[in-house]
Amino acid sequence: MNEIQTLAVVGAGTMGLGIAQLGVQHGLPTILFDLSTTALEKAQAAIAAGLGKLVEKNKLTADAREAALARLTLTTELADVRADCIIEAVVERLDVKHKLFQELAAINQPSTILASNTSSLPITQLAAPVPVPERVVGLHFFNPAPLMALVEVISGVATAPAVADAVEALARRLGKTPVRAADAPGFIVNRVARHYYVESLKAVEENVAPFEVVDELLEASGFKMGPFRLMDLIGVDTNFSVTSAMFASFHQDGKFRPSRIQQQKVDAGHHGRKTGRGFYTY
Ligand SMILES: NC(=O)c1ccc[n+]([C@@H]2O[C@H](COP(=O)([O-])OP(=O)(O)OC[C@H]3O[C@@H](n4cnc5c(N)ncnc54)[C@H](O)[C@@H]3O)[C@@H](O)[C@H]2O)c1
Repeated sequence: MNEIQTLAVVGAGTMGLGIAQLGVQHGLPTILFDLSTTALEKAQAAIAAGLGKLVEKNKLTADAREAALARLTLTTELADVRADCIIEAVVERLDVKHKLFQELAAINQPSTILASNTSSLPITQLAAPVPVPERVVGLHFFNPAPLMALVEVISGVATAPAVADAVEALARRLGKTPVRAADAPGFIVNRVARHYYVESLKAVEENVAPFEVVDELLEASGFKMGPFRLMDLIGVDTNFSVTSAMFASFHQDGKFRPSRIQQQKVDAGHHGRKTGRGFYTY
């Protein structure tokens, strides 16, 4: 399989904008698509600021920043989304991702790789209804994407080995450390880390301690971010969707039961930093 020369990212939210920044920063012409023009405007500003920080830290020249920004194309037209590799970072819903991959398959070459940044949805299920399911693969970045080194590469039952190899090579080109993970619910990191959130929410629900205290104690014990501060960074809605998907995948195993407190935050629109309010106010 040929090296990936062009990239498209679908979904310009928390993760999509960071992945698009990585693409342009590392020399790939990158199309960034979202349904919302507001999301695209915010993403463009965030990418410009992210690259600006690298210039301040002498990790990028001002000219390289300009060249990177020139490689970015923003669009709300799905018909524009054609590339060697398309990474989707839209809401964590199987129906939405299925529809999107089917639409993208219809306007791209059969060789176009369709990669998903899903945190929890099985790649095998995601690929099943997509024409040429061999080209569907998991490529799971961590938040914030420009900074976190790890990327999980997940093959579903249908994924062609050459496709997994190609996205692993892409991850390296983007400066990341790819790790192969089996197609099991939550892959590696989210399966282990889920309890950091679920157990902390349970402690708060049972009045063991207020959420701020849980954060303070876990940060004092060595974690970089307490679970509630981290959920606000991730997106309370996204974190809730991932827990719900894992609860379903593990056949309602109580270990993964979503929390009522978190459900209420989602219902109230308190989705964390991106909406200005989550567990904390920003
Ligand atoms: N937030 C995290 O920390 C994190 C980390 C790793 C992986 N993920 C995964 O990345 C994906 C995106 O999560 P996020 O937190 O960036 O979400 P987000 O809510 O911040 O952004 C999603 C974006 O997708 C857009 N969108 C929704 N449906 C769309 C569609 N059909 N076509 C095009 N755009 C659409 C929305 O307008 C929004 O801008 C999810 O699968 C999530 O599980 C999230």
